[in-house]
Amino acid sequence: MSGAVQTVALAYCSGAGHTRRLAEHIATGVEAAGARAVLVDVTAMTAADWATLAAAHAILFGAPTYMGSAAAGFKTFMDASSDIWAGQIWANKLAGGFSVGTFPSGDKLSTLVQLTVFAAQHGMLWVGQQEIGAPVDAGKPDINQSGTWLGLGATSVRDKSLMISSGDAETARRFGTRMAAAAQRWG
Ligand SMILES: Cc1cc2nc3c(=O)[nH]c(=O)nc-3n(C[C@H](O)[C@H](O)[C@H](O)COP(=O)(O)O)c2cc1C
Repeated sequence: MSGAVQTVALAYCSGAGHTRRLAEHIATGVEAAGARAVLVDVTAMTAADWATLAAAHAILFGAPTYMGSAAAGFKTFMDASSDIWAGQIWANKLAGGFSVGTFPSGDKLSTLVQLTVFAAQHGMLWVGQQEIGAPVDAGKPDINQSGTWLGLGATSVRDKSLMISSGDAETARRFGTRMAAAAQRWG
């Protein structure tokens, strides 16, 4: 295990703010574990942002699910990363993913599969989530309500001051902590 502080980048896009809010909850969990979280809006990439991703120990990819797949802004970022793919610049970094939809399923899994394949093309090592919540674990009634393990799934709430439910927010913090711990272990 490395003693250095690990950096976990959260590369996301967000149309109405829900995915950004989810990323902020994940970042809280990352920092609670003693790692550094950096949010990168992939719809406004600068040279500094690409450098941030290249320097990160782990990258979490986040996109809202639009029409059963990652929103177009995220797909543009995916396509723009082809030079990085060619040089395998992100190879052997840890990766994970998160998505928000209006519906508890909402075909978010399709987006997470897309993000997983994207990470695989980059030679990255995927870390899923491990929370068993409702309805199996009565002690975790609001955790992992989407029943998603490939990555983090959240369901948007209409209260714009909240955007993400308290259960999904806590699931996100746990996911961030898990990713930070994995990055520290992987070194
Ligand atoms: C064009 C469009 C397509 C959408 N398609 C889906 C979908 O397939 N499944 C779903 O559950 N929600 C869908 N939604 C809802 C969004 O996923 C949801 O509002 C989410 O919170 C948006 O995240 P954002 O605020 O980060 O953009 C769609 C929204 C838009 C605008």
